[in-house]
Amino acid sequence: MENYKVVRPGHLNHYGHLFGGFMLQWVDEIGWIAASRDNPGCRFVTIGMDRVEFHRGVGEGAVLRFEAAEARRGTSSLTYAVSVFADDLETGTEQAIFSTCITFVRVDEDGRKCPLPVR
Ligand SMILES: CCCCCCCCCCCCCCCC(=O)SCCNC(=O)CCNC(=O)[C@H](O)C(C)(C)COP(=O)(O)OP(=O)(O)OC[C@H]1O[C@@H](n2cnc3c(N)ncnc32)[C@H](O)[C@@H]1OP(=O)(O)O
Repeated sequence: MENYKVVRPGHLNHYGHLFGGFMLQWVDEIGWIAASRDNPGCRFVTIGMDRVEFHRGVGEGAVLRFEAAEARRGTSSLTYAVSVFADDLETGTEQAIFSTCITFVRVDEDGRKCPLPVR
């Protein structure tokens, strides 16, 4: 699944770069949407995110493209690989800026883990 965000002034830290907390929120949301769309009727909660490293700052006005794809399917959990790219609208090129894997667990209405549907 693909999704886009524009980095707005309210997303910046006091150095003028994208605050990493927003990146993590977007990765969580987009991974969750991908998992929920791929598994209709399932209720997912986030259990963990893999290594988080910020190697490139992102400035105001950047257009971010998010790619989320299932990477692993367990008994009650599934993991999505999420990659983020910054588009340069002037040149039409993009640069990889962030990636991680995020795991969700299917839960029932009482919040207890339950098995994923068989595919
Ligand atoms: C929510 C709906 C909102 C709807 C409205 C719209 C909102 C639109 C915006 C959406 C935005 C995004 C939404 C995100 C969803 C939250 O943000 S949810 C909030 C944060 N998460 C939580 O509160 C979950 C709290 N955790 C728990 O309740 C319990 O840990 C759970 C999830 C029920 C799991 O129970 P448990 O007994 O701890 O289970 P356990 O056997 O240890 O592990 C279960 C599975 O997880 C795996 N696992 C355990 N630890 C890890 C780990 N560190 N890493 C990877 N896998 C792990 C295990 O291997 C196992 O996998 P399987 O072998 O079954 O496949």
